[in-house]
Formats: sequence, C-alpha cells, structure tokens
Amino acid sequence: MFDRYEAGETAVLVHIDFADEERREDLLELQLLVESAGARSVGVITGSRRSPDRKFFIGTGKAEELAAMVAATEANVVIFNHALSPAQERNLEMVCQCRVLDRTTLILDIFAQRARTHEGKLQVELAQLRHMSTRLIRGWTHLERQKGGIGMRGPGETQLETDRRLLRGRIKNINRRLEKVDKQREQSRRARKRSDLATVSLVGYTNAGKSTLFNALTSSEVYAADQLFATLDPTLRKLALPDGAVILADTVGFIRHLPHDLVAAFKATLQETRQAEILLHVVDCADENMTENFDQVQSVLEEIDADEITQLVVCNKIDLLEDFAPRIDYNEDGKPERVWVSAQKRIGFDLLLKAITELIGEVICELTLKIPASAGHYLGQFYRLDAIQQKDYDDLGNCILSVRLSDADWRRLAKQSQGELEAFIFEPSEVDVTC
Ligand SMILES: Nc1nc2c(ncn2[C@@H]2O[C@H](COP(=O)(O)OP(=O)(O)OP(=O)(O)O)[C@@H](O)[C@H]2O)c(=O)[nH]1
Repeated sequence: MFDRYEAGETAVLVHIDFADEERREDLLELQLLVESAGARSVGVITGSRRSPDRKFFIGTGKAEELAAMVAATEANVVIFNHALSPAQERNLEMVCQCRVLDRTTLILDIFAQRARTHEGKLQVELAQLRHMSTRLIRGWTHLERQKGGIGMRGPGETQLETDRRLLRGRIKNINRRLEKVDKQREQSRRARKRSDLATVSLVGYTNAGKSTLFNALTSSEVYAADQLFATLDPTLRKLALPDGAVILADTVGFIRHLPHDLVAAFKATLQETRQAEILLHVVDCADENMTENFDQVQSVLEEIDADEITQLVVCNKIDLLEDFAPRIDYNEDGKPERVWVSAQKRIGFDLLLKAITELIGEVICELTLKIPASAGHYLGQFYRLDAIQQKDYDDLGNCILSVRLSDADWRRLAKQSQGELEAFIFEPSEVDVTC
C-alpha cells in the first residue's frame, strides 16, 4: 500500500449532507474507501444541500471553493462521495483543472485492484467499461492523460482512448467470456449439489471480518486485509461440522449504494449467495454503523432475491467489546438467530459450528409432488435447481416427482407459482405408481 502513497496520488474529497436518507453517505467511509484505493486525502469539502446542483452537483460557490483547495494543496484528483453525471464531472474538471471522480468510479477502481480470479477481473472490467461508455463523449483532451491513478487502473484502463465501436466490441467479448465462466461455475455447483453438501455462504458489509472468519474456520489463506473489499471472488472450502460437513463460501463485501453496474457485473458471484442454504451474515459488532450496515446488506440481499434464505447473524469482533463472552441467541421458535464470536481471536467457534449444525437440519426440504401434464412447465424449474431425486408417471399421465431442495428455493418457487405448487404436494402411497 505504501508504494501507492509514494506514487503521490493526492485527493480532495467532497462530501455533501443530504436530508434525504436515500442520498446520504458516510464521510468516514469515503476516507476508508480512498485509503483502500491507495490515495491520500489532503483536504475535505463538506456542505449540505436539499438536492444536487445540475451543473456542478455542489453549488457554484462551493465549486470555486473546491478549485481553490485543489490549487492550494496541489491535489491531482477530486473524489466525490456521490454519483455524478458525466456533464457534472466535465464541468467540475474544467473548474478544478484536475481529474474528478465519483463514488462509482472509486469503488470500481478498488474492485479492479482487488480482483483475483479470471472471472472477477472480467466482471470488474465489464463494469468499468459500462461506466466509461457513459463518459466517452466528454472532452478528455484538456486534461493531461496520466497512466495509473484512481479510475484509470485495472484491466480497462487503455479503453478510454478507444472509440465507442471498439468499446462495444470489448463489452460483447467480455460478456461472451463471462457466459462461458458462468457455465463452468454452474457445472461445479451442480456437482456440489450432487455431493449432497449444503452450501453456507458468508455475507456482510465490507470489512466485517468474513475472510478472517473463512480462513480461521477452514484454515486457508484467503487474502484478509484491513482494506475495504479485500474479497472479490467467492472462494469455496469444505467445513467440518460436529456431525457432517458443509461447503463454506466466502463472498464479496457489500456496501451501501453499491453501483448498479457492479451488482449486475457481480451477478455470478452473488448467484453463489442466492443458491446457498444458509447465509452467515457477518457484522462488525464494534462498528458504530453496525445497524445501518446490516440494513444495507439486507437490501442488497433483497435485490438479488436472497432474502428468503435462512440467516444466522454472526456478531464478530467481540474481543473489541468489554467483558463479552461468546454465546448463541435463540429466537422464539428455538432456532439459533445470532452467534457472538471473534474470528481473529478464534473465540466462539464451537458455538458457531453448533448453531450451523442446528440450522442445517431445518433448511433442506424433501417433497413428493403429483404434477398434472398441464403443469409440466414446473419440471424445468426443478431440473434447473438439480433438485429431482426421482421421476415417475401414473396411469393418468401425472408426473410423480420426488424433489430435494433448499427450503428457500422451495418457498421461492411456491411464491412464484402463486400457491399452485403447494396444491401438488401428496403422499406417494395415495396413488398407484407405474414406472
Ligand atoms: N479485533 C478484531 N479484528 C478483526 C476480527 N475479525 C476480523 N478483524 C479485522 O477486520 C479487518 C477486516 O477483515 P476481513 O476479514 O478482511 O473483512 P471482510 O469482511 O472479508 O472484508 P471485505 O473483503 O472488504 O468484504 C481485518 O483487519 C481483520 O484483521 C476480530 O474478531 N476482531
């Protein structure tokens, strides 16, 4: 990280307080993000507004104040804690005479630095290219083009100079390669399902301690660092439980207002989350923004249709709380709801494994359905989930289907069918089955 500081990327940060909760960001988090990107903050401009100014996002007076601070500090980049329109970026660059980046570009840059696998790199490149394509029209020529620096790193950095036609070609090419990787991933997921091991996916706000927990539980060496988004690619390991085993998946850290392009680009990674039987939602219980971060993660989970999956909240970093012993909190149905641990100090792991074991028994559902020929389209849905254990037909042409799938998948399908699938549940002994 130090060589990045030596590279001398100095930034003036701009943070505006909005009354509107939807637009509100956290200044401390921006500072962490900037640090994670390897830059050094040399000044901060703050203010409050009802809504963004069309031309500069901040008002004209603030824009002048910003330009003066850039000149005084000799900063080489301005970073906004908000999403800017291409026109606002261009106008601000004219006034400040330096590069101006928005929050999306900053997050994409961090992702570009951290991506480790082929798939992760492709996903980041795709998101960067999409973001860039909205900004290609602007007059870059008035600014000195330096190689490197925030927003210019990563696989897509040379693409700014290419025309839209080339950019579109590149996007198409990446999409094709990603589709291929996606298929391979799907195959390995199916193989995993066949092995009958449930998948437990770690989710959580960035820096909550997922990778540390993943490493400690599986004794592997996934990159864990006190930087945001140290994890970008899902990593899978077998985790032994007191009676059995599960697949543990480490996934990307979430953040509020995760750029939409990024959610789209990371679809495959998040898909891993969607298909898990249990989510371990890791929270940093020593962080004062704990509740807010928790809600942000929940809303991303909703967005990717993963909010129906059974969750166990892992309250991590209890070593930072005073006099705190590990424990399991149960809900009124007697199911484990929260476990208090320290991933770094390896405290409370026995309780965590106990809680996962207790939940695993509840999350797989096995059913037999009698599906009439007229509702044959449901079969494809079970095939796609690789949930079919046995398939027979009775004399009337009804399909007698034994399925094994996660409780969350079943609930999702049942909801989509508006109750029809539930009406097909039956006891096999009721009919005379002929193969
Ligand atoms: N004190 C303390 N620090 C912890 C604990 N667990 C993790 N950390 C620290 O928290 C920081 C973030 O941990 P990571 O495991 O990289 O977090 P992550 O959730 O994987 O982060 P992303 O990759 O950004 O999503 C690191 O500096 C860890 O050493 C803990 O139990 N106690």
